[in-house]
Amino acid sequence: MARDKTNVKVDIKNVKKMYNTRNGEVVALNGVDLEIAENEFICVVGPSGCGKSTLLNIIAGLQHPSSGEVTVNNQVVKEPGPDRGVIFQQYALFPWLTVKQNVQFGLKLKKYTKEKLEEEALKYIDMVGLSDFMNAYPKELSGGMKQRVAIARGYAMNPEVLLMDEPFGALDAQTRTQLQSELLHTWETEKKTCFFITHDVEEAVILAQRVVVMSARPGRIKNIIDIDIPYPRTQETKMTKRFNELKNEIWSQVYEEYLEAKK
Ligand SMILES: Nc1ncnc2c1ncn2[C@@H]1O[C@H](COP(=O)(O)OP(=O)(O)OP(=O)(O)O)[C@@H](O)[C@H]1O
Repeated sequence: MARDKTNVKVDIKNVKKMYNTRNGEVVALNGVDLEIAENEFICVVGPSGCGKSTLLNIIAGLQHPSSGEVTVNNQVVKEPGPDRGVIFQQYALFPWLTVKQNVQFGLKLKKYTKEKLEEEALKYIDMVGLSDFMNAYPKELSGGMKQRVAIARGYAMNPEVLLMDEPFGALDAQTRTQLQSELLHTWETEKKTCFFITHDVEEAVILAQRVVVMSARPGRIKNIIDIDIPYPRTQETKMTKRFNELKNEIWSQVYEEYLEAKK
């Protein structure tokens, strides 16, 4: 599909990544090209070890490509920055801070007034339905609630790009479904450029505008599938014919790569 070059937010250009290990060189990414438009929701699927996290870490500036480059707003990524927020599978909350303090933590860099700091934190805590738990500590929360705090913190920092590495991977199926709906609703009401890694094809199809299927290691992009299902999407969307066609198509492509990875 021809894409409008003027609104490219993240441009991944021929990115290769090699790791030197005790057992020799591992080629994790072998030439990845991808343009992500402003406010686009991209999901990435592919067999274990195909380089999904490596790619996310390179966009985040946590790792450097061996060759090629990533630009965000036409600036080459060299290190982490406030324009990119990362949400990992493990919640990464500060255990000694309350929900509100955790959400406010990143905001402190923004030099807001005390009132604005309070207002922004409350807005995003409310968005994820945790207003009643504002003063609770992480140990008092369930896994789903902790991940909601991480999402609230990610959104509150208002990065231009939200990078999510299997954020719902550690949650039970019901909580996972609930958080998918919440994230969908959040993105539908307050758009952001999202790069979301998942093992769950159904999750990819319900969330994304485009799903990137990666090939078995050394990781390359095998295919990019447009998800031509209009928003707003709900859990009922999963019952539709088109949803299931897309899910099956993507699943069979991922399965092909899974078999390849097993060889
Ligand atoms: N720091 C590292 N040092 C050496 N090899 C690494 C390192 N990080 C990743 N790798 C290797 O690079 C390849 C890609 O890893 P990566 O974690 O990016 O894959 P992934 O697709 O995210 O996997 P999963 O779905 O299992 O999380 C794997 O073979 C992995 O063993």
